[in-house]
Amino acid sequence: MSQIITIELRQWILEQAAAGHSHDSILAAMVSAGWARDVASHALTNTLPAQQPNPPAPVAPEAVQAAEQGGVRVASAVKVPDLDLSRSPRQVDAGDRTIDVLATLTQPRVVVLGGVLSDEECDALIAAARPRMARSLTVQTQTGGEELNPDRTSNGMFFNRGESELITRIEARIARLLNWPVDHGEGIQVLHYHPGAEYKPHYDYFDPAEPGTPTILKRGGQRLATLVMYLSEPARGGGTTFPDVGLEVAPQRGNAVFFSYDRPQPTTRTLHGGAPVIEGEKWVATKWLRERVFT
Ligand SMILES: O=C(O)CCC(=O)C(=O)O
Ligand SMILES: [Fe+2]
Repeated sequence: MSQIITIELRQWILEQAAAGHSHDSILAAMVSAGWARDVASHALTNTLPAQQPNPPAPVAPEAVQAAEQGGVRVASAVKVPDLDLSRSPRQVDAGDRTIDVLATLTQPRVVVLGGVLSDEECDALIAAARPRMARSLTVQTQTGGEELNPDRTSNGMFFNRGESELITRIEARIARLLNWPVDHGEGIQVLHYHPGAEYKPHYDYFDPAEPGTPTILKRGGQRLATLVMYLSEPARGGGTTFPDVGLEVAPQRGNAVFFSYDRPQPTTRTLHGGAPVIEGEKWVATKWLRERVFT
């Protein structure tokens, strides 16, 4: 890999520091991502002001500004998948289907959508997923592999992109709806929650400070947005919660919640979870959109 200290690298370092990560943990993440220790150390000391000894202090906004004035220009936010809601439409055209805009929030960017999938499509997705369900794995951020996660007690599976006519049709619809190419998306994931099952609040982006993240990012870059589509309706519980803004989206069959995050940071306020199902069964299909072509 190139060992040149780019503006992008400096920006990444500033973001890590602003998120409260210590010099040592940023250095460790860079070294495990393949940076020579002396180059990484040089990049850190040239980008960040000297760190206070314990406890590691997050970098103050003035420090970030000082670093910017020192020649590091922080690039503007990246382009993310989004719906075109500039003229406040009640409905949006997703090619083969017209989808209702039910609610929008700007910070974080959240859009609740109605009629993304027909009842027949919901049933067909569940029927195709059911025989392939296994206890959900979460990407293991230490190594880039996968592991059982006690925070996630649902069962799940992934479809391959374009693996059937149904999947191809839904993926094309999502691409049109969110203005994001099909090949920049992961395969659709299906999750099944029994009563008592939940998915504790989490972020969908990959934490840049975790040592396994550079490996994960080689396959398509960061996640930038999520579309959670509800395939069934539990009678009680099972909403999608956004604790930072006190929002809960009801899991209504055929509807979906979309949210995006232009940087892999908690400041996006995209912390979210699947609340415990109290009565009935919850099935969802999740589509994650990536920065680049996902292979
Ligand atoms: O089940 C839900 O409501 C949320 C699912 C989710 O957060 C995910 O699949 O990443
Ligand atoms: Fe999630």
